[in-house]
Amino acid sequence: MADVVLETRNLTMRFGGVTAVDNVNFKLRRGELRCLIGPNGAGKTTFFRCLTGILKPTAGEVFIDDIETTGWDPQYVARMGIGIKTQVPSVMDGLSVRENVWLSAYRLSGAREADRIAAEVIERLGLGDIARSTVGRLAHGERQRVELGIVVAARPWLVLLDEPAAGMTGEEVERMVGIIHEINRDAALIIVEHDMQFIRSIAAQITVFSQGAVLMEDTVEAVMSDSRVRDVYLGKRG
Ligand SMILES: Nc1ncnc2c1ncn2[C@@H]1O[C@H](COP(=O)(O)OP(=O)(O)OP(=O)(O)O)[C@@H](O)[C@H]1O
Repeated sequence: MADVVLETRNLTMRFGGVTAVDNVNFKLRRGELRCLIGPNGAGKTTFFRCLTGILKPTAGEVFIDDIETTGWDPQYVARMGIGIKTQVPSVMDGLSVRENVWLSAYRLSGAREADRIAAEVIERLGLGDIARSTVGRLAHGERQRVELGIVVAARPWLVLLDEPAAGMTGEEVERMVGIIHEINRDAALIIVEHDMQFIRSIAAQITVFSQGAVLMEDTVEAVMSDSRVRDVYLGKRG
């Protein structure tokens, strides 16, 4: 596998007169954990959607593991071994937590392996207490954890998450941080996130978006103390 596992070259996405993503050159290395942050409308979700194939970029290219995937449908991107969690729930509410995780493992690995993988994922992600619960009856934070269980059960080497901590309580966010680090043992991650408590706790490398472009890339400490970043969040730019 290549050292750079995901790259964009001059990636651009326009909606009519709005340039949501503006000529972005981005690289993610093997095993990396990267958060994408930026104020509302900075282009994070549009960028994420171009990576996953949900949107076809207006210009530029996406490479995953050195293969050009620009414009591929999301199911073909996923089949490269990429776990994708969007803001749209993908859980089946009428099934139990275990059944949801099992089905994800089954699709890729077959029935015999699915039992073992589901048990392992439930253990790793701390879902044991709720394994038999019907997903539709769970609290929001628990459902988010189940969504990650579904992603992990497909054994991805690269995971793309759009706002995994959205709407969570402080305790749920802390739990999610542990899960992210657990996933990062086997996979590189890109996480679009707003929650600063979550971002600080993860202590990942950060890419800051502003007006569709990359404003800076650095550690969480450097980003949080940078005056340009403070300015875009306070609306002086971006
Ligand atoms: N489908 C669309 N059609 C038209 N304009 C869009 C569409 N999606 C996004 N935009 C515009 O593109 C720009 C970037 O939006 P985007 O949602 O990517 O930003 P964001 O950084 O993810 O913001 P937020 O943090 O609020 O989710 C905004 O001006 C937005 O209005």
